[in-house]
Amino acid sequence: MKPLVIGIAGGTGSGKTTLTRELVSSFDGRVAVVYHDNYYRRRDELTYAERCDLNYDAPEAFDNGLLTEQLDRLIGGEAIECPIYDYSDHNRSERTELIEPQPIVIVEGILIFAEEEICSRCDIKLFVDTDADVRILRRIKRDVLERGRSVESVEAQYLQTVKPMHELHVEPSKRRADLIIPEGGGNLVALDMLVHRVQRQLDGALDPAPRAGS
Ligand SMILES: Nc1ncnc2c1ncn2[C@@H]1O[C@H](COP(=O)(O)OP(=O)(O)O)[C@@H](O)[C@H]1O
Ligand SMILES: Nc1ccn([C@@H]2O[C@H](COP(=O)(O)O)[C@@H](O)[C@H]2O)c(=O)n1
Repeated sequence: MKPLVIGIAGGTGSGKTTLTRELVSSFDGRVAVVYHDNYYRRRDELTYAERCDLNYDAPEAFDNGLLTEQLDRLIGGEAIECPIYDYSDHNRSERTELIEPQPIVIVEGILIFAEEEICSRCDIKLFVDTDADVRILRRIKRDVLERGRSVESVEAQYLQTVKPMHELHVEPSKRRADLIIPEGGGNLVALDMLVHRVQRQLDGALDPAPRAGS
C-alpha cells in the first residue's frame, strides 16, 4: 500500500521538529522522516565566508529535484541514502543516512508548501503557526547552542533574509495547509486529533486524501 505522506511546514523555530518527534513516538517504528534542510544545495565552490552570506530561506537554496526523486522512491517502497546537512559548515556533509520505507512518511521544512512538486506529494498538509517573536527567541538560543552561531550573526541573518523570506514565501504557503496547528507539538489537543486521524487512514478506514465534496 502507498505510504501516507504528511507534510509539516511552518516558520523557523515554530515547532515543526517537535511535532515530527511527537508523531514519530506515537507511531513508533512506522515513520520515515525526510527533512527538507538536508537537501540544501552543496556549495563546495564557495569559501566558508561566502557560504555564511547566502540566503537559506528562498526556495532556490534547495535541491528539490533530488528531494522529489528520493521521496518518490521512498513512496514506491525503496530505501534511500538521504544527504546530511552540516549547519556549522553551511554545506552538505560527506555522510548520508539510510532511510527505509515506512507506512508513514513525514516531510518537514519551512518551504515545502511553497514548492508545488513537494506540496502535491503530501496527503496531509500541516502548518505549525507560532508568533514571530517566540520563533526568533527560540532560534537565537538554538543557533548559538546547536549550530555554532553568534547572537550577532543570528540577528543579522534574521533581518536580512529570514524575516523577509518568511513573509514572502513561508507565510503565504500556509493557505495550502489542511490544518494550521498553533504551537505544534505542544498543542496536545491538535496532536491527539491528528494521531487519531492518521491511525484511521492507516487502518484503511478513510480514503488516502479525501477532499470536501469528493
Ligand atoms: N510548544 C512549545 N512550547 C515550548 N517550546 C517549544 C514548543 N515547540 C517547540 N519548542 C522549542 O522551540 C525550539 C524550536 O523548536 P523546533 O521544533 O526545533 O522548531 P522548528 O523545527 O520549527 O525549527 C526547540 O528548542 C523546542 O524544544
Ligand atoms: N546553512 C544554513 C542553512 C539553513 N539555515 C537556516 O535554517 C532554517 C530552517 O531550519 P529550521 O529548523 O529553523 O526550520 C532557515 O530559516 C535557514 O535560515 C541556516 O541558518 N544556515
